[in-house]
Amino acid sequence: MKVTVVGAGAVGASCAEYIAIKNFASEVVIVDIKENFAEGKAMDLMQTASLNDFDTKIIGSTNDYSKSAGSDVAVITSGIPRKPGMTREELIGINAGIVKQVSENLIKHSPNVIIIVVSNPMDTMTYLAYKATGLSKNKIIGMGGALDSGRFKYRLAEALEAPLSDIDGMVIGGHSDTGMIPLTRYATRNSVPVSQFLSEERLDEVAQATMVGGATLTKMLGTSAWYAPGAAVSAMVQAIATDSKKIFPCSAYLEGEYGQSDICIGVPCVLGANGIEKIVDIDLNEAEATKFAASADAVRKTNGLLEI
Ligand SMILES: NC(=O)c1ccc[n+]([C@@H]2O[C@H](COP(=O)([O-])OP(=O)(O)OC[C@H]3O[C@@H](n4cnc5c(N)ncnc54)[C@H](O)[C@@H]3O)[C@@H](O)[C@H]2O)c1
Ligand SMILES: O=C(O)C[C@H](O)C(=O)O
Repeated sequence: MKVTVVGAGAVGASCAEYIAIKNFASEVVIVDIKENFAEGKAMDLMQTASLNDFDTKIIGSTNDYSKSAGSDVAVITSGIPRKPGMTREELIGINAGIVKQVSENLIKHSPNVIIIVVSNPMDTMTYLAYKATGLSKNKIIGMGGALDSGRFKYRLAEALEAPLSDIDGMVIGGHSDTGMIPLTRYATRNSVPVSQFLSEERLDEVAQATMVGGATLTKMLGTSAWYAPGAAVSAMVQAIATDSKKIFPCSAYLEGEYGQSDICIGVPCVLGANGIEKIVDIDLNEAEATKFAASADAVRKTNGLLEI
């Protein structure tokens, strides 16, 4: 399995590191536009191989996509992150041009690649990559829900004073401060609904903290987060590499599912060797369905700013 990670910044490097440490890929190519930056990150990471016990070969490239040729999976993390006080949607002006150009470069050298989009505003960038590449819809996957679900589980464990490994929960909808939908009704502690342990008010607080999880960290760090984003992407790449058929909430191109069409937005997906192997249709109650429709309206509004 050959993986290309475009963007050698905070998220790209973290993602490349986790992929290497998990040792499931033979090669990781990191591409960045900044002269020698990806080469430097690759060399630094390779010098951890004997310490962290992996055999993955990591190479860097300054904007030379021929090095990425024949990639099975590519991750797009190139673009600017938000600063405290900004929304992800405000990044569209700069990131749309970058994501379009990067997607086109990737498929020139890897026509069968599966692309995972990370750059923000992620649902809109995923839609843009889908339109720009003409790849089949199972091969364009946006990463947001896996990260948001990690944050949801962290907040649930905190509220329950329980070990994180006891918690299950999922976030669907758009990857935005107001659009994500933590599915508290489906969240469990060791298969018991969390509503048996937490009041509705406390669950609302958990959902709110989850939704602003990215903004909270951006305020603390001065730029957006990278460890959990890198871990979320690497888990998705691993599911594809190992054909695991695990369910991840991913931004997927919808054609009628969840009442939506011609949009990429977070829904539960089975990931395997073909990318998105199935969009899983779960029952939403009226309140959840209303939130999903509003979230889709907001993503569609941002998509409207694209020039495609
Ligand atoms: N979807 C998510 O859950 C999620 C999570 C975290 C970050 N993000 C997004 O990921 C993006 C990257 O975040 P970061 O913290 O790694 O930023 P960063 O600034 O640390 O890294 C971005 C890198 O992209 C490179 N780059 C810019 N234009 C390029 C081009 N045309 N080709 C190749 N490389 C190019 C830059 O040189 C830089 O090294 C941001 O848009 C951020 O909002 C999304
Ligand atoms: O919050 C951000 O801008 C980055 C990312 O989308 C995140 O959720 O960490």
